[in-house]
Amino acid sequence: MTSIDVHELTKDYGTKRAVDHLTFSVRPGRVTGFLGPNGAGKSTTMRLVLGLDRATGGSATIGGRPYTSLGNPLRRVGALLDAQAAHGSRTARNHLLTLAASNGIAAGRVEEVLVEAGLGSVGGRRIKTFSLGMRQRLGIAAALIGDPEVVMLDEPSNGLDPEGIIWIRELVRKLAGEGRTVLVSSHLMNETSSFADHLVVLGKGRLLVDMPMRDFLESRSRPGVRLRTTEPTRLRDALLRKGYEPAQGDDGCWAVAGASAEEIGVLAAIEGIPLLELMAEQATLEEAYLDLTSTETEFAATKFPLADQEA
Ligand SMILES: Nc1ncnc2c1ncn2[C@@H]1O[C@H](COP(=O)(O)OP(=O)(O)OP(=O)(O)O)[C@@H](O)[C@H]1O
Repeated sequence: MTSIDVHELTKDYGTKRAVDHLTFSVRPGRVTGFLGPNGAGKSTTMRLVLGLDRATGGSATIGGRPYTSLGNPLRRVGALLDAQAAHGSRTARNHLLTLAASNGIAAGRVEEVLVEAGLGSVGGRRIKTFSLGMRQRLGIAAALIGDPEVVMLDEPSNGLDPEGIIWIRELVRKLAGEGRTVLVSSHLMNETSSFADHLVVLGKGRLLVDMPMRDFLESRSRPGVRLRTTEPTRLRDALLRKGYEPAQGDDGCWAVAGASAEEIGVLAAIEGIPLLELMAEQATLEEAYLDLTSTETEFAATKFPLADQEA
């Protein structure tokens, strides 16, 4: 199957280095989430992979070959980069028919992808009448028209309603399940954690993370558990005797830092204390990501001093 391979990829815009000696691979059969703060270089990397921009150094290949040397590229690689790019005075159907005709794709495929993208009933409407979310769906239909092995989507959830966001999640999971190579950039952490198996994270053009999602979350989580019990006083005393420092939250749950669920479960059983809930704490993708990128953000809001501190 087909991988995307980026090797020592570098791109300068004048004196600005947008992508800096980047090396990673996107493998088939899984969804790779592509994350990074604004300006980190995600879109530039995708453009370089698609041959839309010339690299200053290094290489980007698809199945071992540069995109520009692929025959029938739309049948190999489907990409959504800028959903606004479609011509507004065309109908959605005509837009897709033109793409199909110029890439040797059967016209019948147009209706299939219109339906798959949820645009079956609006194929005859002009694109300029489409909402942002409908344009996103059309961009995704265009990406899928050639039934490609490799799918690259830049911020596909942009402008989509909750139903559309669920659709994207199920779509990218399905594409990966079929063995395709799927790279999806997003700023929505909950979203990314719901569909990505693997993460590539950039900061200021450099590679920060290239690892399975689960490993990334574990590497950024501090061990601890949350629990509820019918006998908080007895459990608290038992935990204090073992050297833990349980803390009660507003919701009636107790947090025990530094403990595993196994340790606390066994301790409660030995003491004969009923547990109503026991959960290992794990960082969310958002927490883990913000922790990682706190020093890698080019554009962050500065905190203004409070009025009384200024005086
Ligand atoms: N055509 C261009 N000319 C000059 N600078 C550019 C150009 N395209 C991108 N850049 C710069 O390169 C850097 C990387 O931009 P890029 O759009 O790839 O980041 P990104 O990670 O996709 O950001 P975002 O999440 O905001 O979309 C930024 O500093 C950007 O200003």
